[in-house]
Amino acid sequence: MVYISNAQDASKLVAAKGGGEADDDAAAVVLDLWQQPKIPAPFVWPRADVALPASSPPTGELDVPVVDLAAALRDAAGMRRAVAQVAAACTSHGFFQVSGHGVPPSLARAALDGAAGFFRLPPAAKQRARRAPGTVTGYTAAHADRFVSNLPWKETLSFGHSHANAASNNSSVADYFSTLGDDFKHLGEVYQEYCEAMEEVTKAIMAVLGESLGVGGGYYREFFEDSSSIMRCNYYPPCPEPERTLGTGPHCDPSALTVLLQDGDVDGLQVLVAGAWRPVRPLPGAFVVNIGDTFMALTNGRYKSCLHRAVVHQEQERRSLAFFLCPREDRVVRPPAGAGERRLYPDFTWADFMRFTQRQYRADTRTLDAFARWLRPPACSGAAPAAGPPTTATQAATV
Ligand SMILES: C=C1C[C@]23C[C@@]1(O)CC[C@H]2[C@]1(C)CCC[C@@](C)(C(=O)O)[C@H]1[C@@H]3C(=O)O
Ligand SMILES: O=C(O)CCC(=O)C(=O)O
Ligand SMILES: [Fe+2]
Repeated sequence: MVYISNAQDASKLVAAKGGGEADDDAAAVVLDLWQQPKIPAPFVWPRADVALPASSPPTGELDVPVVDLAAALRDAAGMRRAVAQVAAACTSHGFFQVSGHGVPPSLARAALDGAAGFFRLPPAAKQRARRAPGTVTGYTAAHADRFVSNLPWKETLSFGHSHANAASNNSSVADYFSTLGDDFKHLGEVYQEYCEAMEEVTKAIMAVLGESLGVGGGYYREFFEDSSSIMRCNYYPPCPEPERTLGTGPHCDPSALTVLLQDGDVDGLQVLVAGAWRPVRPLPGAFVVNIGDTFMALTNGRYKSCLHRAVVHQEQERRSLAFFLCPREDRVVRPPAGAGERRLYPDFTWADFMRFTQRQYRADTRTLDAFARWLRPPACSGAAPAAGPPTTATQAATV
């Protein structure tokens, strides 16, 4: 099991740079290392991860269905078509695109431009948003504060979005950015509005998924109420040797559902289907959606959370915005009765799964299985779920 050992500091990256100011923080070291003509060793990924698409067919772009959410919510015929599309996609590679989502193009553009502006800031300004250890919130460069090898060729900015509820007018995103200083206030307003729009898009998608699974359009609405989803801005700089590294390594998303906005026509997202890495080309104005591990567990494996990655380019920079829908932290992730007698995964809470990915295990190609083993083997006879995860000396300290 891959544990994240703590105190992953800049010293090892400074060594890769061949010396330098020992007190450089990891992000500043990374941004400096990225100026070199050849990529430093910590960024070189195993050949198996960066291998080009398999030579055998089928290769080429993955043909994912485009689901018209407006039509699905408007009439029975639209819902029937959407249900058929998502059922076919989610029982195979887990990816589809959505149109008719109601997100104004100007808002999507503002969110992408906001990310471009943030990542162009000088390192010291970005460091004001530095990730808090053991959490997903904040800015990182190549996750160099967490890992020392297989570093992704990207900078990220992540923050939580508390879903709206009648009790309070939540402004968690705007509040986060206001803690960074007045010059981030406008960015906070853009992302507050963008995350609220994403929340509405996920409600529409969950209504279609609920119908397609035969539990009804409202079944998942309560499950995702009062939750705190995760918004992540990805920036992938041009790379001198793109074939030796990755912007985001092969993984399945641990969360429930991902709504991804890619900037322009710079491709990068690839899905592993039948042994080949298949590019997903974004339809202008559409969002790419994929099932995550938590929703795969909620359906007892019926809908698939599939491996994907992001490649980088020699000349082009790329940005993407990923909205990760998460259940309320204390909700028990358990499939409905009748979702199959043999449980594939134990009961768990998103709080435990999230902590696992942030403090114990680097999310990769086997995260959910590793988490299930960490918790306990699946309860076989419907017995009460096992006690909490073991706390042993081998578990790394939090990062
Ligand atoms: C729960 C999460 C962990 C990661 C962000 C996310 O909200 C959903 C995707 C996960 C991730 C992108 C999967 C690949 C590895 C990772 C370390 C990354 O490259 O960023 C993952 C994220 C993380 O910060 O742990
Ligand atoms: O940037 C992309 O296209 C994919 C990023 C991704 O898969 C993620 O952040 O989980
Ligand atoms: Fe992902």
